[in-house]
Amino acid sequence: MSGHVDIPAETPLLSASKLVSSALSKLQQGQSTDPSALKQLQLALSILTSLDPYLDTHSSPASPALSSLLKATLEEDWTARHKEGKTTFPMAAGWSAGAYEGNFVAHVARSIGAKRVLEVGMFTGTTTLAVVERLPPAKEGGKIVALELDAWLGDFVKPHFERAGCADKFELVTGPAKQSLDELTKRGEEPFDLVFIDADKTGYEGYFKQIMDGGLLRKGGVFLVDNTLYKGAPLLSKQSDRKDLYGSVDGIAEDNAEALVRFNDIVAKDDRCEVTLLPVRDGLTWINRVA
Ligand SMILES: C[S@@+](CC[C@H](N)C(=O)[O-])C[C@H]1O[C@@H](n2cnc3c(N)ncnc32)[C@H](O)[C@@H]1O
Repeated sequence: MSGHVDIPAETPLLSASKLVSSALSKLQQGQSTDPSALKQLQLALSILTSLDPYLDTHSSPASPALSSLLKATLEEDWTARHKEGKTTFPMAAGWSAGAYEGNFVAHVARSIGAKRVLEVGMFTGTTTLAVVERLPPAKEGGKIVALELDAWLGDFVKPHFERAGCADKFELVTGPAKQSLDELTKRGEEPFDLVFIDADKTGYEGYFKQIMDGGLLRKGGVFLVDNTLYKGAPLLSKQSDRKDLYGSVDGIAEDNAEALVRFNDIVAKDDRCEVTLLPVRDGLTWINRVA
């Protein structure tokens, strides 16, 4: 028997939602002065806001090289770089997946014994560095290829990879990822063991198809795809509710959100894949290519 069997998950988010739901029903019954409702909402808020910092502090810390790259990412003047034309988009340090997720992708790479990794959308290379530090030496086949639109980001990351002693395991291919993936296929690049997709969200569907059809991920290999719970939008099944979300929370791009709603539906139904959507940060989908 196959399909989805829902076993209720006991998670921090479930606790928070129970608290909010109980408090809300009291408030809706006109008991707005009930102090327990306020306390429940405060507890819910604490749980919701503590989750990500707690995950960070109870997971392995970043290596010295990764800490220094994260610091440089945080301290960079992204507004100035965009004005100078060095970056296509107005970027921010928050575009980095950060130490926790970078380390998670690296754990996966190590656990599956990956030697060859492809990253689509590098930014300041924090995940790239976390992964490359754990790959086998270049002479044993360890290699990460990162695709990135902006060549300037290559200059930004280079000294960090050199200092970490990993420059020989790293190749950057600049330009639009669609073209770069075509180039990799044309030059007969050996299939990768792990592919991390984290570039423009409206491109995900195309990148997934190109990688699968172009044979860039080996059979048995793993995709990790970032932002698949994009700010919570895919959790709202009605488009009218999602529109309310876009209107009420800053920083949610409707085209990105809708692209991820579609992407999640497509991969969940792809019978060449085994798919687990993990609530890691903004959602991380783990896809095993089985055919
Ligand atoms: C969210 S950031 C990547 C973060 C990075 N993977 C990490 O783990 O920290 C997305 C990156 O994708 C790049 N990007 C956007 N559109 C792209 C495209 N069409 N082709 C290649 N890269 C693109 C952006 O320039 C940006 O650096």
